[in-house]
Amino acid sequence: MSSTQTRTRTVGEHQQQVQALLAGRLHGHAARTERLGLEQAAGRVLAGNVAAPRSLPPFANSQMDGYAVRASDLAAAPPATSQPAATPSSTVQLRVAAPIPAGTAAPALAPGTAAPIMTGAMLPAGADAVVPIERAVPDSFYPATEPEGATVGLPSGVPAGQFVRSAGSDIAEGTAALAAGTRLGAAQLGLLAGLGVDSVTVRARFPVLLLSTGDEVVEPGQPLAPGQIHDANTTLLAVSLREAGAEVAHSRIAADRPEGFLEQLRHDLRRHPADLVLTSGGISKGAYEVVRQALGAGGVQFLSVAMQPGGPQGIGTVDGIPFLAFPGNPVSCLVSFEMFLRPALTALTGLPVPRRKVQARLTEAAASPPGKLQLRRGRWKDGQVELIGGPGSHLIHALASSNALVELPEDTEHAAAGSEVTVWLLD
Ligand SMILES: Nc1nc2c(c(=O)[nH]1)N[C@H]1C(S)=C(S)[C@@H](COP(=O)(O)OP(=O)(O)OC[C@H]3O[C@@H](n4cnc5c(N)ncnc54)[C@H](O)[C@@H]3O)O[C@H]1N2
Ligand code: MOO
Repeated sequence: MSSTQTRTRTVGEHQQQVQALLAGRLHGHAARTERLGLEQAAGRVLAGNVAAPRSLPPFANSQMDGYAVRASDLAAAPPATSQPAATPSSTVQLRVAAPIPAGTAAPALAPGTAAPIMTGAMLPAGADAVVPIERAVPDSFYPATEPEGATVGLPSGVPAGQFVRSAGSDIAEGTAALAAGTRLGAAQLGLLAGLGVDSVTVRARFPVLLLSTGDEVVEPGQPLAPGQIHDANTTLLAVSLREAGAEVAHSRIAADRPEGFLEQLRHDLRRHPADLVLTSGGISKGAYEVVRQALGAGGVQFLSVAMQPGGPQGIGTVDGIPFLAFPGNPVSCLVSFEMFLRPALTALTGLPVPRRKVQARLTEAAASPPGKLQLRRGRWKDGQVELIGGPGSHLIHALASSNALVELPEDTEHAAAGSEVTVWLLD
């Protein structure tokens, strides 16, 4: 077969091909792990189950600023130490014990006494309930130099356990805190920190060799000669890959010369072993399609997917390593990542999280090429989506001004204003 022939595939077929290509390589990936500090582990996937090394809360403590009491002292008639005179029958007078600030271990609470206790402070032995300061008389704490024998009026009928956070009521020591495969966000990492854990074993990032191609493509920060442009794709794809639990083992801009392309690629792979090679550009019908010309006769197939942007695609292996070629236009790269790599990687590694898809109404009419799934860029708000920029796949500013991809299906050539479309939320 000539490498210039182009087969057409549906989006679904290509999605399956990409997932199958990566499956063999990334199944073993879950076994590779690394130990990281908690903040470094943000966004990563937990490698193994984590059991709670201690209970949370670790000790019974107060949920309120107030008085720690024995509920039984507030159950019945006022004890002998109270001052019966003008207090209502529902109030019990208790002698005030030494206050308990958070972070200290208090002595046991003597019967007939109430200890000022602060939120989070350890309940003294013997105490089993807390009365908030607002319900006490007086309703503010005595100064630290309280008079000997001071008393406080507290409501009777306080149930045992009131405003007490019992030991282990959040999680008990030895029980499952987080399961293997959990994506570690703020809450999960906060839990580990709260459990006293300071590092965690996560799945290793899988290495990717990333090549942008084109004689016109120049690194950002470098001056441009006439006809040259800055490389948007390396950054765009590196960021997408990082979110997917990958790391760019090496990236480089490759010239439009098929001679030596494969040799240089092999050299890169020897120095920077990778689980995936991802290229952008050089795969359509031009006279200088470096990737297609260099690899089309080997293990890489170049084809057309019924999608716009992102129609031209390459898929295969180089020396057994999965290889994907995305088209050069930046919007095509992003759409290709979202359509093919994101779902494949999510299925295989748990990262990145799938895009949320919602139904929304178009604020304007839109045309779409027949037989192709078109993904337009849009701004979604309150169930409506406004298209941003035209269908051109070079419109990276319009992409950056959008928060959604808008699906116009294969069988849609004209979508009327107000018609319902599927929208992928990018935020
Ligand atoms: N006769 C035809 N021409 C084209 C077809 C076609 O079917 N027949 N397909 C078009 C479509 S669709 C796309 S998409 C592009 C894909 O082309 P390539 O993958 O070969 O990419 P290049 O030609 O190398 O570049 C396309 C475009 O993107 C710019 N580019 C490339 N790399 C970068 C980068 N790293 N950062 C920013 N911009 C980049 C490049 O300068 C071109 O403007 O082909 C159409 N043509
Ligand atoms: O299909 Mo090309 O990938 O943008 O316009």
